[in-house]
Amino acid sequence: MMPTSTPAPSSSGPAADAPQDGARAPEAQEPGVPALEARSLSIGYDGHEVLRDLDLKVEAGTVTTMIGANGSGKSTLLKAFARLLSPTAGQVLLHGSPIRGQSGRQVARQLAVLPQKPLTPQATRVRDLVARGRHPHQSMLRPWTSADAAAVDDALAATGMGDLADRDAAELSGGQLQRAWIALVLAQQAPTVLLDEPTTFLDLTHQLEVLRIVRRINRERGTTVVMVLHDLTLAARFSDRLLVLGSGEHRGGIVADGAPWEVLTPDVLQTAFDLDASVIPDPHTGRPLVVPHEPV
Ligand SMILES: Nc1ncnc2c1ncn2[C@@H]1O[C@H](COP(=O)(O)OP(=O)(O)OP(=O)(O)O)[C@@H](O)[C@H]1O
Repeated sequence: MMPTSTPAPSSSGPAADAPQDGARAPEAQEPGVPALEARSLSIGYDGHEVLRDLDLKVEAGTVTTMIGANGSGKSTLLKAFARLLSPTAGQVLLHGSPIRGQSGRQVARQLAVLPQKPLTPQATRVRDLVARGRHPHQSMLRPWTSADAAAVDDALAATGMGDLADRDAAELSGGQLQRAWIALVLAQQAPTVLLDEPTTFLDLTHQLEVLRIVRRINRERGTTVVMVLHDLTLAARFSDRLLVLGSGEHRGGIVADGAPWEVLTPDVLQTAFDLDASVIPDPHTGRPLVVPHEPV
C-alpha cells in the first residue's frame, strides 16, 4: 500500500468523499442487514483499476479477514469500505445505507478504521490520542462526559496501555504505538471496525493479544470486524470467514471466499500466492495450518 494516501484513524470520520446531507443512518446493527456491502464495486488509482466489479456482503457480528499476495488490493478494498477512496464504479453500503450519502460523523459512529500506516501526531499523550476515538460521539450539545472517560480507560486497559497512558505517543516502540492505535479504535465503540494489518510491528505474544481483543469485542459486543492479515494461520484461527484476493492473471477479483477450511486449500494457495504448501489441522485448535513446501 502506498503510504501517502493513508491518514491517521479518523476522529471525525473517513474523509475522501465530502460529507453530504444529514441523512439519518443506523448507529446499531440491524438484524439481517449486512454491516458492509459492495455492489458492483470497482476501485483504482489514476484510471488504473485495482479491483473490478466486486459484489460481496459482510454479515453483521462476524470476523472477516482479507488475505492475498502483496499488491492484490486488500488495503484498497478496505479503504473503499472506509470511504477513504471513491469507487470508480458501484457503491458501498454501510449498515444498509449508501456510505456516500452520510456525513463524516455518521460514518464514524458506525465505523472505526485502523489504516496500515497511521500518522502519529507529535507531542500527544497516549491518553489524548485514544480520546480522539470519542470525537464522533461529541458535539456542542454533548461535551466530554464520564462515559467518554470510561470508554478511554477501558480501551487503554484492554490493550495493556494503562501504564503508558501519560507517555508521548511519539516515544513509544512500534508495538506499543500499534496498541495505542488499536485502543483508539476500541474507544470509538463503533459497531463495525476495519483493521489494516493490526498485528504489524508486534511480537507473536502481542499479535495474539491484539487478535484476542478483536475476538473479544466481536463476541462480547457483537462488533463486526473486517481486517487484513498476512499470517494465514492466525487468519484461520481468528476469523469466521476468509476472503482471498487474486493476483497475476486473477488480479482484480476474489479467488476464494468462505470458512477457513473451505478457503485454505493447496489449490487456492497456489492460485493466490503461487505457493506450494500442505494444509493440516493445527494440533492446538483444529483450524487450518499452512505448511509451505520449502526444502530445509
Ligand atoms: N495511492 C496509490 N496510488 C497508486 N497506486 C496505488 C496506491 N495505493 C496502492 N496502489 C496500487 O494498488 C495495488 C493494490 O495495492 P494495495 O495496497 O491495496 O495492496 P495490498 O493487497 O494491500 O498489498 P500489501 O499486502 O503489500 O499491503 C498495487 O498495485 C499498488 O501499487
